[in-house]
Amino acid sequence: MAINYYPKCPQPQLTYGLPAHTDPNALTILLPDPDVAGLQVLKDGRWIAVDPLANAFVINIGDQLQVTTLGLLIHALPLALMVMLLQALTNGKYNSVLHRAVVNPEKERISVASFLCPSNYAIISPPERLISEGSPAMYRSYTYEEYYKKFWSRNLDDEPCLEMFQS
Ligand SMILES: O=C(O)CCC(=O)C(=O)O
Ligand SMILES: [Fe+2]
Repeated sequence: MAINYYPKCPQPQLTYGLPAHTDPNALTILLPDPDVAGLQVLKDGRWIAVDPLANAFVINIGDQLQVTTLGLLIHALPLALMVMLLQALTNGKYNSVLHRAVVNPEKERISVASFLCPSNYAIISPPERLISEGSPAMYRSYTYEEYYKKFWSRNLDDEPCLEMFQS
């Protein structure tokens, strides 16, 4: 879990609270600040503001769901959520979302992010059922530990880390 605190910034055009990135984990459950907007997602080449909605979470697909199924992920998930997502075979069919946080000249902002992660030793690979001649595996197999180390060995806004795991 991360608690993100973004102080107010007199010149918000000069910086980001968090630069553009995808989350390295499987799924992120984000509790946005109810009073101050700041999250933006990239859609069709344009940054779109995600305005906070009262009593609502924002759910982000992370890099691991772009590759595989949650069936391979060991961490405890509520059963209903797990069953729902077991069907989310992906091999690139779902994309992890590129997002960033901007700062505000008048108001500070807080967000709380819960990261659902595979265990370090979980082997992540595209599900065989989705691999065929016409649809080859887009990613090689790796452990989450390998991925996570690689992710944090680079700058957050470098090219997507998943590109380094393409097969
Ligand atoms: O503060 C936000 O809205 C985004 C936080 C975020 O992207 C993260 O913690 O990975
Ligand atoms: Fe994020």
